[in-house]
Amino acid sequence: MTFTDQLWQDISPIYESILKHGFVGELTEGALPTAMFQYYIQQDALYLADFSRALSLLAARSVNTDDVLQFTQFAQNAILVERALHETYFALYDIQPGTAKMPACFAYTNFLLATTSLQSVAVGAAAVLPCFWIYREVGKYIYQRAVRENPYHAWIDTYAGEAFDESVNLMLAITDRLADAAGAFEQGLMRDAFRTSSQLEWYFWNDAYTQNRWLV
Ligand SMILES: Cc1ncc(CO)c(N)n1
Ligand SMILES: Cc1ncsc1CCO
Repeated sequence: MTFTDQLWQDISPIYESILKHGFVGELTEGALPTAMFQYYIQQDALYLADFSRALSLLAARSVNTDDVLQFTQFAQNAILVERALHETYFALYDIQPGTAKMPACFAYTNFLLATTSLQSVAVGAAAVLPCFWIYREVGKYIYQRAVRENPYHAWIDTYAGEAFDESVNLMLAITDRLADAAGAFEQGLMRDAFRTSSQLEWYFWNDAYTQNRWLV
């Protein structure tokens, strides 16, 4: 069993909760209320900007120049995906720029930036891995079940597509290589970081579904 197989096994209950979440189910059916997708895509624009910064931090801190190149490319892709997807939906749903981060987005982006700044590159890589891997699995899950004429097909196609699949495979290979070079203690930190980001993925969808706002 590879290290990343172990990571996935660790988060199996979290992943099942994500698949069962109303946001994912209604997105699949094309029945997700516009306001929920609007909230999601607006927060996701803020998320992807910081996610890209987290990947750039990993690039800057990597010893291996192949990894510098790869993290730089991921960082660039995150912005390009954000622009492509969000321009479509921003126009369609009249989304306003300049919105504040809501709790899950705030928690997730701060966790990613703190971890990629202050922990080892291996632990930082484990923290960003769920963003790749969970989205690929959820994307494929939705794609297989999605209704035709789904208003969210551009989103679904991005994450269920071949280009994204290839990025995820590259990120998995980097993570396994970094884990092989890490000791038991650092591997434990990698597992914790992977689990925390996976939990935050659930919260990110849940915030959109409940239209969560700061209470004070
Ligand atoms: C919250 C979140 N996680 C992961 C991805 C995949 O890039 C995304 N767009 N948004
Ligand atoms: C993980 C991820 N999400 C959107 S772009 C990106 C990097 C893929 O190259």
